[in-house]
Amino acid sequence: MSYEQEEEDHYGPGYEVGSYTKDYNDGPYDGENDLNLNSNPEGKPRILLMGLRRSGKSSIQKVVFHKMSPNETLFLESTNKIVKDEISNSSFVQFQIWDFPGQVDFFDPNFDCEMIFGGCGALVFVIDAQDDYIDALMKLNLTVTRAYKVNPNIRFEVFIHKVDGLSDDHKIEAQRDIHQRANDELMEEGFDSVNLSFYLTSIYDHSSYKKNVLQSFIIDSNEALDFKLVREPSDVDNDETTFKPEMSHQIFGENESIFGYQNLKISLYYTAGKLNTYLGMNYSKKVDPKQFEGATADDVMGAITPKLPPGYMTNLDDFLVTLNKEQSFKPPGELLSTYSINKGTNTTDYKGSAAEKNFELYSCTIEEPSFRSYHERLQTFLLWYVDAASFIDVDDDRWRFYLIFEKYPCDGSHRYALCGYATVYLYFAYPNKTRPRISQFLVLPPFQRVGLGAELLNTIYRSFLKDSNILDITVEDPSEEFTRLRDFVDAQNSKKLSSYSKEKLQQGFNAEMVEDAQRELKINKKQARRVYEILRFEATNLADVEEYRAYRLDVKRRLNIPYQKEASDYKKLQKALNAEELRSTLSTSTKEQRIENLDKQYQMLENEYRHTLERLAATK
Ligand SMILES: Nc1nc2c(ncn2[C@@H]2O[C@H](COP(=O)(O)OP(=O)(O)OP(=O)(O)O)[C@@H](O)[C@H]2O)c(=O)[nH]1
Repeated sequence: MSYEQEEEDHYGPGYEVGSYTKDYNDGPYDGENDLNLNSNPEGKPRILLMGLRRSGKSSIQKVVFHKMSPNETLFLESTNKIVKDEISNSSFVQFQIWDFPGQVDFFDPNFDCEMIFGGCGALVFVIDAQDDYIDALMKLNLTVTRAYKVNPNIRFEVFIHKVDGLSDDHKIEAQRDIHQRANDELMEEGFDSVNLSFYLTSIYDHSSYKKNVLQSFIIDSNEALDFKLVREPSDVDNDETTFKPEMSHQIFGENESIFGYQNLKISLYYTAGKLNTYLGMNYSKKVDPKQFEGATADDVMGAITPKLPPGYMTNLDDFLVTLNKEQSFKPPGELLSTYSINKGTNTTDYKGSAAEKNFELYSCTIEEPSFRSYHERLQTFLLWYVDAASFIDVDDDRWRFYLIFEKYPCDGSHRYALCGYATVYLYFAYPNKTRPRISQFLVLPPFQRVGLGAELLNTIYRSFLKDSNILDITVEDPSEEFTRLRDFVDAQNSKKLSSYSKEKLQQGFNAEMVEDAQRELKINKKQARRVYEILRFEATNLADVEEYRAYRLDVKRRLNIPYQKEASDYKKLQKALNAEELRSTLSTSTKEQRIENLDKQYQMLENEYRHTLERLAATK
């Protein structure tokens, strides 16, 4: 903490520029003299803290007398009534501080000037030096005028506060200016003998202040964002309907942080069915470039709006009006399947973990009337939930879209709320077949963990099963989460195939499995092998040392294939290069390293398989 001070009075007669040391207790209010001189006959000496809102009154008091760290004052609430604080550091130093709310009104009949100024020793008036201080000076003038009339003995101390953010030149200028103007105005009022003492003060020392305050303006962008799928106006004020993004680096950069605001909230709301969109933001404080060498706050709206299709709203009332159109919303395309949870239970709580919920799964192409613009709104979710997501070229007619909606009761009828969606691209498979590839797959957070992902994937599968033109189904860059889901669904389905019976699994992976999985379930060869490993693990008696070892070897043999390739490449290179060239071309691993790596890979896989089998067991 530092109190900066001016040593001399260069600002004309009648004013004393007091010195003010770091330790408040050595300052003007300490020492018997002051206390005796200003003592209040009704009790302890009283010091009043006055000034405009947010000038720093409570912070000064908390830091000086209550050991609050300066950074914590950033979160002080505005004072809205007089707060009286008893200070008793020793039997000598005892007084009261009355912290006044910034908006105190002397003309309010409840403001008892006689009582307040009457028994008061000193009045500290705080002026925020980083602010435009015209209003503060007017208030100072009014305060001094009122107080002096009641109590001509009162001492007036003016704290030109928050000087940490000012350059040295700026500080001197502020002090001179405030001094001069306060003097002139009081002279005009006819007060020529009031002594005002001026101090340059701050609760921060300059360098740590800057660092800490800059820090306080950096916000986690995932935390700042609030999503909602709004069904009714009350959802806006209901925290339970809020969900968060999983990532925001595609909008706010690798660090997923936003600079320049305190208590920033970004609201990205969609109506639950039609996905009409609202974008809003609010914050308690924005960084002032004058204080931070020109550093400006990030342009939050400018980062998000280019990603939103035209038509989004920035006025919440306008957005809520569009809820009226939700009743006419019908999901696009063809209804492929329905799905229910908690059937027969009729509790109706919002989150409704116990309530019956009904879902419908649809499929369509971009030709579906009005789906093009719907998809533009829909795909904005990808930015926050799918890594490296890119918006697709919907003009390519080989895209298929799958959507899940909750069909929920409303006003005696029902409405639809979006829960998730997937896109699938119909690739060619040589010579004349089609190989659909699942590209984007998303179940929104409020609808996760109720089986909708598995339902969506199964619906996609079923939509292709009967088509003999479809070779098998692949997945583009599957995330870990999607891999888990796919393993579960594929293993669950493959269990029903005779080629995956327990006996056959124990005999090893074979062509029949590949053919069956492809023909019956459109599972491709690589995935068929993975499913085999999962199901064989389930069928393996882990207590039987030999059986377990045979399983591990079988998996490790597959894992070793790339190493074998490396070894044969090495042999070829050995023939073509001399020893030196060979060393600089290849860093072949030793046998021990290879075994260690294989073991690690195996352990990771086994863990994944265990998770899949746990889920399978739980859904039996
Ligand atoms: N830069 C800077 N900021 C400060 C300093 N002292 C206080 N502040 C900040 O100023 C803001 C307002 O502080 P408060 O102490 O709540 O102000 P107040 O005058 O009590 O405000 P009201 O209760 O509304 O009358 C807070 O965010 C503080 O962190 C300072 O010396 N330097």
